Amino acid sequence: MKEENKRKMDKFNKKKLKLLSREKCRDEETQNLSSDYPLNNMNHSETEDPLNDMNHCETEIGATVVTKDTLGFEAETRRFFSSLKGSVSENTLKAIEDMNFETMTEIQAKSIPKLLEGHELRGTAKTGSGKTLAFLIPVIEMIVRSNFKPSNGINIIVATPGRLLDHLQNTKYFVYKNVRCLVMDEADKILDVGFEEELRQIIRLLPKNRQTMLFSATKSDKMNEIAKLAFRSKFVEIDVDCDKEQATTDGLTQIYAVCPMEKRFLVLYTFLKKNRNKKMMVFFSTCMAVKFYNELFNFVDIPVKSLHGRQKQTKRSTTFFEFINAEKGILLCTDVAARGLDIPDVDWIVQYDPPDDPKDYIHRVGRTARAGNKGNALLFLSENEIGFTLYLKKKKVNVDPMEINWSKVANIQAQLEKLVTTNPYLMSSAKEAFKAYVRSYNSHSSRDIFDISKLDLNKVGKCFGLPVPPYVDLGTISVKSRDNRKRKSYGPVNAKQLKAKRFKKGF
Ligand SMILES: Nc1ncnc2c1ncn2[C@@H]1O[C@H](COP(=O)(O)OP(=O)(O)OP(=O)(O)O)[C@@H](O)[C@H]1O
Repeated sequence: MKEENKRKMDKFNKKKLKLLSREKCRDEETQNLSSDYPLNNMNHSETEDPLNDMNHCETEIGATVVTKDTLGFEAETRRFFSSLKGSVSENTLKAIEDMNFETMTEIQAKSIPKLLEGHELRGTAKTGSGKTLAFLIPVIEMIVRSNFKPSNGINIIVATPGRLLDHLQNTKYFVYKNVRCLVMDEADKILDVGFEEELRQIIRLLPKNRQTMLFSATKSDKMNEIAKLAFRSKFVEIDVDCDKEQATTDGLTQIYAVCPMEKRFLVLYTFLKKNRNKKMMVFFSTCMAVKFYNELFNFVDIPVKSLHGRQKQTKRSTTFFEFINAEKGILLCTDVAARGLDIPDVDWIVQYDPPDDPKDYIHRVGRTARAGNKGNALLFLSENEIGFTLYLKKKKVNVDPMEINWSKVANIQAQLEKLVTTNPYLMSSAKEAFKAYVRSYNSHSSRDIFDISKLDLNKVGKCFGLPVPPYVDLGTISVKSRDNRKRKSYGPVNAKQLKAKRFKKGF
């Protein structure tokens, strides 16, 4: 047991050292992929030390801009948690010490002192940069300072906007007149998925003399509106990444592979087989695809786990904690796992289905290379979809092309089709997954790139082992899905025009 603890501690200290020195070298293994690897020619780029620059960007909405001077301390001297001595309780410092954290990350160093002083604050920092502690330490301190006792009732509530509003409006004895602090984490996502009205009502209902904190890794325009509503007249704006060249973390190596639609599964199969000793997350666009590929891979003896929104919460939690504790393994998932999950030591993020937009891409790849560690991300694109890399570039995400070594790709299409067509259970699952994929494609945000009229359904069917793809009625479904999801149009064709066009075409 002692040995195990020592090993864990050594591993942790090594990580911490990396975090402190921000070493820039890339993992040899990922740079020089072995010759029998199905993907090769990986490039990488170096970026500057994110901790050197203590200046901040101009804010668009009248916030106080924090600079090195207004923070009132030198970066190097105030970055140690021990510098919080006197302003946070001994117990909190002890808990931080117990976690073996010595140095604050940049967002922590810039946010915690301001929040402890009672300022309202909007903080933006990359995925895995320690935003949780940036707001949690001040929140805990607020509770400590108010001499809160367990007998006083509940002190922290973690909730989605819908559930919180429901309680605020309908739950008897849900006393909220003493609420002192409102934290909105993943604020942009809350707005993206259509919780704007709920958020407005929550903000209106809660006492005005509260402290508000808004945190996220990516921003959206709507956040400015919510900020105006949520904050008192002045708030502190901290955006530690606004002047960085890359929106993703330094330790991340990102590649994309252009792959014909009908060959995507074969490449994925080969990739997972070669990397079965790594810890990987593979993202799909639909729950049904995760379900099908989970059944398929486990059937062909490539053990995988699955996580998606149609599972019961208990199943999701069990899988999540199993994957957290695993040293290696493959997790197939939807975007339910794209944000906020802190899973240690993930080596690869594979995006088999491209994300809905660059922001989702950033959050997905943010599940690796966290807290100063390194990681890799692979994005699958078909030839029609290469334009997505330009959208990524616009959002400061640079992905390098990767050539597929076709001689290494397992040619198992015939076996796949035989397996699916002779197994009724897999067949039914494949059909559902196929239909869900096509519907999801039809409702993609970046529809000028992910254009369903260019999708060859026979080729899509191949990825699901279906020699003959089933019929998919997109007419009514596309309307429904458009109502349910936020739609954006990046290109020259706007959503309304496209909708009209699709209806004429009978989709
Ligand atoms: N000061 C620190 N030193 C070392 N590790 C830290 C420090 N602060 C946080 N961490 C660790 O870094 C990891 C990422 O932190 P956290 O989950 O808060 O990131 P985040 O910015 O909220 O990411 P995301 O935007 O993806 O949700 C966690 O494992 C956390 O324990």
